[in-house]
Amino acid sequence: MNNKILIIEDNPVLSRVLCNWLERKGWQTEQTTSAIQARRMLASTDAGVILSDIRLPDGDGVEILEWMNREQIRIPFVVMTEYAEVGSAVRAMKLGAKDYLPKPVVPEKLYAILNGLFQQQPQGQKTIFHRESKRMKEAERQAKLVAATDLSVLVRGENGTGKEYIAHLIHSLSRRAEQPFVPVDCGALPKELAASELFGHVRGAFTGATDHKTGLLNEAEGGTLFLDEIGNLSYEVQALLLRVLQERRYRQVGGRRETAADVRIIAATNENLEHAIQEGRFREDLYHRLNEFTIPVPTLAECREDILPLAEFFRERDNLRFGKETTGFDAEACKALQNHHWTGNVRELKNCIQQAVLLAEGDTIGVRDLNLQASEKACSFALKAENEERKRIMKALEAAGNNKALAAVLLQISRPTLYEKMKKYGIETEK
Ligand SMILES: Nc1ncnc2c1ncn2[C@@H]1O[C@H](COP(=O)(O)OP(=O)(O)OP(=O)(O)O)[C@@H](O)[C@H]1O
Repeated sequence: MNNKILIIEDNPVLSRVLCNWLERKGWQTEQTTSAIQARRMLASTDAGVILSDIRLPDGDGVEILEWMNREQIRIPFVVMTEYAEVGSAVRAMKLGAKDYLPKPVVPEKLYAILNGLFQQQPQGQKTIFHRESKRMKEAERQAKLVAATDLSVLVRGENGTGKEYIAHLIHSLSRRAEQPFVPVDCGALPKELAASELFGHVRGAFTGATDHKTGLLNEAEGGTLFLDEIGNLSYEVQALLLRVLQERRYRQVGGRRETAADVRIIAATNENLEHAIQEGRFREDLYHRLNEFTIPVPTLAECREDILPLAEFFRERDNLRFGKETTGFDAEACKALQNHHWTGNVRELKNCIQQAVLLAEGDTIGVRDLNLQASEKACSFALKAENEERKRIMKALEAAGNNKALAAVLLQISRPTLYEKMKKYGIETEK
């Protein structure tokens, strides 16, 4: 969560004083004096807390809170009240305000409330920078629209583009926001254990199942299950998942009793699932169930205007993490950042800045600190190796007359490994 506070206060002197106090303590601030402008800002703000006056020239704080509830904007809200407005403060608390701050505002009380709120934020919630590029804003707009429904969503995009962020955004703006968001990397689930991880198992269901285990679906009850890299689930587990989507019920591995599931499913993939369907690796019926709504997430290269602001954001964050005091990037570094390919997208940029901040000796980060050539070289080595591997597989398949079992023997790899590699390189054969 961002350490920014949005102040809604029509008294410009008090507003300025609050900003000064907060900024001195390391918080960022933004401010407005009107209710209408506040709503406009709230539609896209990345503030972590709202601090609002009750009486405003064109409305009041309680109405803003009511509007936020309707729009499902869930940012902790604190009202500032005069003694005479205590009734409004009570109304605000009933509407979900986190606290109230009596006026005149005492800084210690203000800090105590804010510190408490910032500590209360769910662990693991990552600090996110609000991106301004047209393509990313469009993805966010779609996420906000679909959040109001209970449709299953398929988030598509390359590695590290921000698919999990979009999934989390949908959850946090949905009616399920107060319930768990459970992310699962399907690629990391061991094939034999995937069903039991997802659905749980009863004692004795298989060798090694010495105890009863509840699954991730149960953990996500009432909330959202985020299935990342969904294309990696086996055909059998796909069938079980389909049943959850169709019937809203499932059975634990080895169990007889059915359990009802009230869980929204959001899936993500960086592979072409249509190809996977053609190759018989992905169920078409499941695909259509998951794909009630699709959100394409753009690559970082398609959002060049986001690169420098994101880099600045990561630099400042890493300054705090590592106790460094870098002040910016020099002109050459900015140019290099903008011209780089960023095949690993936001994740690659984040890692690049992290290393640069750690390595930088001066105030400004130079092109040498960024070490982009090394990552480009690593990329081109990796690409070369992949190209060669792809060629070897094509040759083996040709020699084996497209018989995959035989091709796997020729390549001295297992059949599942061959399937995985064919998937990775988009190699198709006639069945
Ligand atoms: N707007 C943002 N602000 C700050 N960090 C971001 C932002 N978007 C993405 N990141 C960071 O970039 C990394 C990749 O993002 P994320 O995990 O959402 O991408 P992904 O597409 O789900 O990745 P993968 O394909 O590997 O599953 C994460 O560490 C995330 O915290």
